[in-house]
Amino acid sequence: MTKKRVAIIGAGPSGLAQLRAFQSAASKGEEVPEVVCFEKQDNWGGLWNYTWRTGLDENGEPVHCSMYRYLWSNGPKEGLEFADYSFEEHFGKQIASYPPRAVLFDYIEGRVLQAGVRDQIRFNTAVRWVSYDEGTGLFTVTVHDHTKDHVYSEDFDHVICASGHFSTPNVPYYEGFESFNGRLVHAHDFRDAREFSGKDILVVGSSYSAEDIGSQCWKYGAKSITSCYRSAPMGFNWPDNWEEKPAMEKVSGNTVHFSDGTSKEVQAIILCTGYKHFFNFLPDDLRLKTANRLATADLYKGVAFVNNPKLFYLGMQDQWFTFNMFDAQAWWVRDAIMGKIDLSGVTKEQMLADVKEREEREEIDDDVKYAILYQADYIKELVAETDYPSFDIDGASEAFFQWKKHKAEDIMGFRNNRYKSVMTGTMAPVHHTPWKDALDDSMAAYLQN
Ligand SMILES: Cc1cc2nc3c(=O)[nH]c(=O)nc-3n(C[C@H](O)[C@H](O)[C@H](O)COP(=O)(O)OP(=O)(O)OC[C@H]3O[C@@H](n4cnc5c(N)ncnc54)[C@H](O)[C@@H]3O)c2cc1C
Repeated sequence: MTKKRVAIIGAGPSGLAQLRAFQSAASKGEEVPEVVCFEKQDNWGGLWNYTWRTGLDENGEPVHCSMYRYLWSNGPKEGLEFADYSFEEHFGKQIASYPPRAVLFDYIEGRVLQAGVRDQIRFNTAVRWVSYDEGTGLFTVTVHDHTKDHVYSEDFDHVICASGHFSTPNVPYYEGFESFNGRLVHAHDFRDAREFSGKDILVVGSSYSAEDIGSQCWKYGAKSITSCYRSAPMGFNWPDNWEEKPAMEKVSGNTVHFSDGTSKEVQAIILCTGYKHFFNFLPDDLRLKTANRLATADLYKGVAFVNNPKLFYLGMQDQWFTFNMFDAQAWWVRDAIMGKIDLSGVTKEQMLADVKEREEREEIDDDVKYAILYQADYIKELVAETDYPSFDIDGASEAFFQWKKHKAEDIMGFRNNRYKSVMTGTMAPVHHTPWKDALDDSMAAYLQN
């Protein structure tokens, strides 16, 4: 019998979790399918594969990266740690709780280097189209290999879409944008806070991007920060030269007008207005259409596409937990593909009922603590059905609760706090660069802790 073939789209943390999941089964002597991962960038790591580029990449593909030069982990590392590869194992010691971007990239890479899965990835290869043939029961995946400048197609039994959903910016229009005389940029294209030093800037939005990009511009010497919100202020105890305003109504010249009748002159507007789930390589009948929420539409167990459960999506939920949630999903998808989890008897109605139940549960509460508990339960549910090492998910949730509390106490300095790893039981060391965390993000400086 010929081996099943599985295509993974994307070698970010989700796609890499999937490669690791199959490799883990293979290392136990199990017969695994042939796995091919297509990655449009020239390296792995997804959003964590930082680039200075904005707009189009060297191949003319839209730049995937939405991260910026001095990005530090937003949540505590104790909430995202892999259950099969701790920070301590990777770095040889426990490290501080909020690492800079390069440190997290190193950690993600460490596990897959050890697993030896790199040769299953075809880099510089963008997936152009996926179609499904009812007759053969196979997907045809068409890709553009930029290294050889060659377009080709291959057939697969399963497709796992791990292409991320924080890369295609949602860019609203406001009256007067076309004649604004300053810098107008979406968070996706924000790279270096030093550009905004000495300037009055407006941050549009009240999400994590608004919080973090505003904080970073402030730390790098912006003259003032104004942030504006549609539904509710972020409500932190901001520094004196940071003001929260209600919704922006329009812009005239350099003056921004808000819905409370006030206005402010600014030299830069940064749109922290979110991202879209965007899959331009999928036809309507295979394409996930969902908002950024805890319970995605149309995904049984949060991963199997109800209209064609041979197609899976990873990491499509709003993210509190990240790397360990992607692992839980990847191990589950692996077992569904290998038949250890039997989907053959699950009807479409049952799958839709599962989705509905998750959606209803999500609607009970939209509080952050509720979201963390909800996602923790989801991870527990998936982990219980596979051989992914079980871990103290309640302990990991506790790190997030502490994070929330520490942010409320001191939004500009919350990264000075530390937590205990539930994987190793070790307490993180004290962070050595009090609140000025954005000022030295080198891995060497960080590891001196
Ligand atoms: C600004 C920002 C800050 C964040 N900070 C944190 C944080 O501090 N901690 C945390 O845990 N998470 C953070 N995240 C969340 C982040 O989404 C996850 O950490 C993680 O990167 C998601 O992994 P992923 O593999 O699902 O998607 P991605 O990381 O987006 O990777 C998707 C991969 O798919 C590839 N791809 C896309 N389309 C194609 C195609 N057509 N063909 C081939 N390949 C394709 C991309 O090139 C990319 O490599 C942050 C996100 C953003 C945007």
